[in-house]
Formats: sequence, C-alpha cells, structure tokens
Amino acid sequence: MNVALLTAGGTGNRMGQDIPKQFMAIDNIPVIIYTLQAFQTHQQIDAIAVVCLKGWEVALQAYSNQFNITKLRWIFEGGDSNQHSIRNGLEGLKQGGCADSDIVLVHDGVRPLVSERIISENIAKCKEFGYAVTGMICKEAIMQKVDDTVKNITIPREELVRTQTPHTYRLGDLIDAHRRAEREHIENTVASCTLMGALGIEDQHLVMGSERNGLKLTQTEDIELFKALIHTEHDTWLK
Ligand SMILES: Nc1ccn([C@@H]2O[C@H](COP(=O)(O)OP(=O)(O)OP(=O)(O)O)[C@@H](O)[C@H]2O)c(=O)n1
Ligand SMILES: C[C@](O)(CO)[C@H](O)COP(=O)(O)O
Repeated sequence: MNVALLTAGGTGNRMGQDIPKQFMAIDNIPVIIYTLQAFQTHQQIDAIAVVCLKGWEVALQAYSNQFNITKLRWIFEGGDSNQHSIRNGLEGLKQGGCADSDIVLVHDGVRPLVSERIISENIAKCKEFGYAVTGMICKEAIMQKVDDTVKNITIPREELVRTQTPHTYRLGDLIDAHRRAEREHIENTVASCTLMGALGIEDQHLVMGSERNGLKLTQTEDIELFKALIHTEHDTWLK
C-alpha cells in the first residue's frame, strides 16, 4: 500500500494570520484541501493520513467531506515540532494497521503544488532503492552568512540540493529511524531526510522536484504567488 502522510500540525507563526495557514481559504478552498487533492487524484495513492494541529481535527474532517477527499483514512494529533508530528503520524499508521513494507510519502500540508510526476517518481525510487527525497539542484551562487558578511563555501552548487517534499520510505524503516532518534535524543531535525542523514543513512535517492513544488506557503507573499499560479492554470481540478 502507498500512503501519503501530510503534516498539518504547525501554527504558521511566520504567516502571521489569525488562523493556521493550512486552513486559510484561497478562492474559498482551504490550503490543506489543495494538497490533499493532489494525493486524492493520484492513482497509486491508496490512503491518506494527516497529522493535524490540535483543535482543528473536526474542521479538517468537515472540509474533507465537503471536498470529497475519500482517501483520507486517518487524522492524528500533531506534536510540538515537525519531527514530533511525523513521529505521531508514523506511530498512528502502525497502530492503524499499516505494514512495515508499506510506502509512506511524508509531505508538507502547505506545499500544495506537488505534481503527479513527483509523486510517481517518489514511489518508484522508494520501491527500487528504499529511500527517496525530492529536491532541486541549486542554480544560484551559494555563500555562507557570517554575521553580516557572506563568504565562499567549498561545496560546488551542483552538489547542493534544496530539499522539498515528499520524503518517501518504507514505514518500518522510517519508524525505526524516528524511534532511534528519540532514544538518542536527536531532536528537531527539520525533515525526515535530515533525520535519516543524522542517523547515517547515505543512499537517499533524489527525485527532481520543481519550482512549483518549491512553493511552501510560509509567508504572506507566498499566498500571492500561489494565487497567481492557480489563476493562470487551465487544467486545474477547480475548473
Ligand atoms: N509542530 C509542527 C510544525 C510543523 N508542521 C507542519 O510541517 C509543515 C512545514 O512546516 P512550516 O512551514 O514550518 O509550518 P509551521 O511550523 O506551521 O510554520 P511557522 O514555523 O511559521 O510557525 C507544515 O505543513 C506544518 O503544518 C507540523 O506538522 N507540526
Ligand atoms: C520539510 C521541508 O519542507 C523540506 O524542505 C523543510 O525542511 C521544512 O522546514 P520548516 O522550517 O519546517 O519550514
């Protein structure tokens, strides 16, 4: 089984709105629904779980019913960090009957422009190699900030990757990694791929992301970009 695990347990401080950004309505549709729809319509996704900010579970279920997200099977409570939220989701999937061999695509709930190709390639690479991470090669000149100056770094930009999501693993491997991280007090890794990296996993295979999937709704200007992008699309499920 291929399961999408969407993270929506954050409070969205940098967005500075009254409600968490994953529930902000864009053209009358909550952000999390756009993201859910990308996985709902993908033929290889069998089920979806969302790790949700405490107190928003009923709203999430109601929106999912309203927008016909029939693959949503589990809603789990978020934690106090991204890592903690993902761990809650993985433990929930395990208790919810998922097998260790099931493929889990961990994806930011506020990264709504993930494409069918990116989801398909995550599943294919995970099946082949065990680990898949979405990202983009840097095309900018990258320098290191030191106080208020910038200095050269030694790694060529072609070898640097800006990670996006999904990050895709077998459930058994990812849950083992999260449990080990907890035992070894490895906390606040910003992503599953960096958690795996911190534990010494080196063969995480790159899935080429996209600039569109690079849009993680973080600040108000990202909302303007998102609106502009969906308003110029003709083939969206909304129209
Ligand atoms: N404790 C947390 C923190 C974050 N996330 C989720 O992880 C994704 C990426 O995190 P980010 O964009 O940093 O979201 P927030 O933590 O909500 O934002 P901020 O740091 O501005 O508060 C989001 O979908 C967010 O809901 C989560 O599930 N649990
Ligand atoms: C998971 C992530 O989106 C990969 O790029 C990123 O690490 C999330 O970082 P944030 O600090 O939680 O926004």
